[in-house]
Amino acid sequence: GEFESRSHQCPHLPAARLEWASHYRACPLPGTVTLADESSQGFAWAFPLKCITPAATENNTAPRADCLFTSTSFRNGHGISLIASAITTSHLIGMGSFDDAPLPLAAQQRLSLGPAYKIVPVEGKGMGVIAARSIKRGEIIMTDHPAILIGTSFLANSKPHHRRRVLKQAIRQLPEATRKKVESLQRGKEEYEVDAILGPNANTVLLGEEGGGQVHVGLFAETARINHACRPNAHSKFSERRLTMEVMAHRAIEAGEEITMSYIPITTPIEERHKYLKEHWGFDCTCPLCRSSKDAIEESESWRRRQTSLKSTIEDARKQGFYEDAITMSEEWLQFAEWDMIPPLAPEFQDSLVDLYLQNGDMVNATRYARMAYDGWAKFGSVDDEKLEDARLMVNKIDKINEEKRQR
Ligand SMILES: C[S@@+](CC[C@H](N)C(=O)[O-])C[C@H]1O[C@@H](n2cnc3c(N)ncnc32)[C@H](O)[C@@H]1O
Repeated sequence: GEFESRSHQCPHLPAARLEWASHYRACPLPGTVTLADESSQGFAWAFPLKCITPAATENNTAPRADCLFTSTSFRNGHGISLIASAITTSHLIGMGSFDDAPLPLAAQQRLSLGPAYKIVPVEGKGMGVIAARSIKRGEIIMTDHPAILIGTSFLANSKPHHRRRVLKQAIRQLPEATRKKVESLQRGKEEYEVDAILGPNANTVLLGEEGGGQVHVGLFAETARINHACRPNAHSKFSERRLTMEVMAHRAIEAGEEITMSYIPITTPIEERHKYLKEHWGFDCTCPLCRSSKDAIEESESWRRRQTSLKSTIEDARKQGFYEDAITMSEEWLQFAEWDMIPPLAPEFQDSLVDLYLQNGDMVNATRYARMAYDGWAKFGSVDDEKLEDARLMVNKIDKINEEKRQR
């Protein structure tokens, strides 16, 4: 149809360990810019580049060199070590990912309120993050930047001793404050220091090249202090454009409350959650939900099951052109909005409802949901504003259609 289907929007990826990287589809990222490799030479790196060319193998006939790029001035002296191909790196430079844009006004106002969180010991979980003051729903609690970003091709193709040597150097080249933060992170049981640091603390993020993102492992030293909960009060969003991880409250949080995120997609059933947390993270979950009553657990599980099945039936109905059915079910999905895990997910569904109503020629509801989606993105989509911009364009488009109708 005239309007591009929104049903394949990329989901937000919660913090995930490296093992899961292959489970995530690569999502095309907006604003892809391709530049010649030479552009990476125009950027002032703090150390001579160290490049590793993997040996050619059967399924790797045209090996690409991965290099270690360190900038010590990145984000006002936070610094970053990037282990990636020259193509990815020039892509990031071309997109302006390393540029320091002034803080948006809202962020400046937030800063004047004082720090929203503190990192403190939390019973049974090592360190954790607690609210230093009351936090509003939709507020950005934490803004963090990667200390290290590593392409998975480097992790897959380099020999273990090479890999460790380069990773060690990546840490060593960071500015002192950031390096100390990285070195003081909770250690996993891995034999070698770098592996033990990355193990329980790394996240996967997508960094785009033309045609889609590539999974990279990111170490965000502040975000890595946030513990997991099965019913979290916050979620993280990563911006490739700004190389920024933001943690946002999806409900109001009181001073002293622990700030938590889900390490697993929120609809994963409890047995799978526990198995995954145990096998891949090595802990038994002690989050409030897991310690609450059987009834409370069952209630949240039935919600998750319903979510999962609704989502796939909506998708089926849409594919087969049963827009009315897809609409009914999407409306039903939105009834979950009362549940406190939903607000950040709602705008995606509202976008999809706009599309469905348009397909069905129902302008009244298309208009209603387009406005809701815009408000939702304004509130919950703050790292990259493409979604907000798309929603704004959609509202304009719909207003125009409505205007034309009136004139006819
Ligand atoms: C990303 S780190 C979080 C910060 C960590 N607690 C620290 O001291 O730096 C992940 C580790 O925190 C602990 N952890 C996180 N969530 C937990 C939970 N719900 N129950 C028990 N331990 C948890 C586990 O040891 C896990 O490997």
